[in-house]
Amino acid sequence: MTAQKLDGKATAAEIRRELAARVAQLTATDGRPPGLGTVLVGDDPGSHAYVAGKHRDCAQAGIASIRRELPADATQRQVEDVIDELNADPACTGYIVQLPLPGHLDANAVLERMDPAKDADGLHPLNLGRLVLGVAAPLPCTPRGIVELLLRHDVPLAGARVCVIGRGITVGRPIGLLLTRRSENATVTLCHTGTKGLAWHVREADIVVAAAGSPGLITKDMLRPGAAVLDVGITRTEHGLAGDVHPDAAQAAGWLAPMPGGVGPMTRAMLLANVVEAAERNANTP
Ligand SMILES: Nc1nc2c(c(=O)[nH]1)N[C@@H](CN(C=O)c1ccc(C(=O)N[C@@H](CCC(=O)O)C(=O)O)cc1)CN2
Repeated sequence: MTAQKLDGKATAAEIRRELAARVAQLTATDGRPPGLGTVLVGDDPGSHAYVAGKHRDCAQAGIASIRRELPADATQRQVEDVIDELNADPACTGYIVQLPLPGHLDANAVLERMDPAKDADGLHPLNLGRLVLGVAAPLPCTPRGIVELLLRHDVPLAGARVCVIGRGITVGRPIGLLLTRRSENATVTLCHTGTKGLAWHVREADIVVAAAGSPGLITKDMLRPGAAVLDVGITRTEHGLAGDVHPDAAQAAGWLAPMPGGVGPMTRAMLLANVVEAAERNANTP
């Protein structure tokens, strides 16, 4: 079996085109385009690359970019001052704080200080709480991108057994909440470093979301033949980028979202979608 590709790059390009039409409409009505802000602290090369990619996407979709960068030794006060500034900036429709923040900073306090209405990442505690309650809210970008990628490729979700590996706040924890909504109706098992018998859990699954940050963790012998496999892990090694899914997994999988070119571009596209939706909400609020 050779897996069908879940092509995140092509799907994200299609979504950006759809969003660009809505941005043009908003820009005509509001007299200015929606704006995405990014807050980047420190010099992690990966974070710089992701933020640069987000602004490239904005340019393609007609969304204005607002960039704020702080040095690695920035204080909590300095970061929170930038948050206050973006909360007050009418040109900033939504913004994100690129994670992870340097270890001396309190990321939860930073996220909590954001205006939840401008939370383009869906990571503010109020918005995560709304997700738990099933109330409309901006959704975390990677989980939203994964669901969108599966739906646009007709991967069956209702009743599917999903094994998620990794319990981080950007992917592992929120994706269970999305996939178990009545509209998706999947059954989710969340595995992590403390899980006993990981291979057994993976083998049970129709869909595997690998977000552990452990290169080559998921191998073909662990998979149920025909499973959909989404590689979310990105590790920078001396030989380049490595995903969590071993290259041999394509022989057993029915669908594969590879890294690169699978979930990553969808994460970026969903960020734009969250900004456009926030701008549309604002336009409809007197
Ligand atoms: N505030 C946030 N921080 C982080 C998030 C997030 O959703 N919000 N997720 C990740 C990083 N991330 C977005 O910020 C992200 C990661 C990877 C990609 C991507 O396009 N990856 C490429 C491969 C990587 C490369 O070429 O360098 C791909 O998969 O094709 C986009 C966004 C952690 N932080």
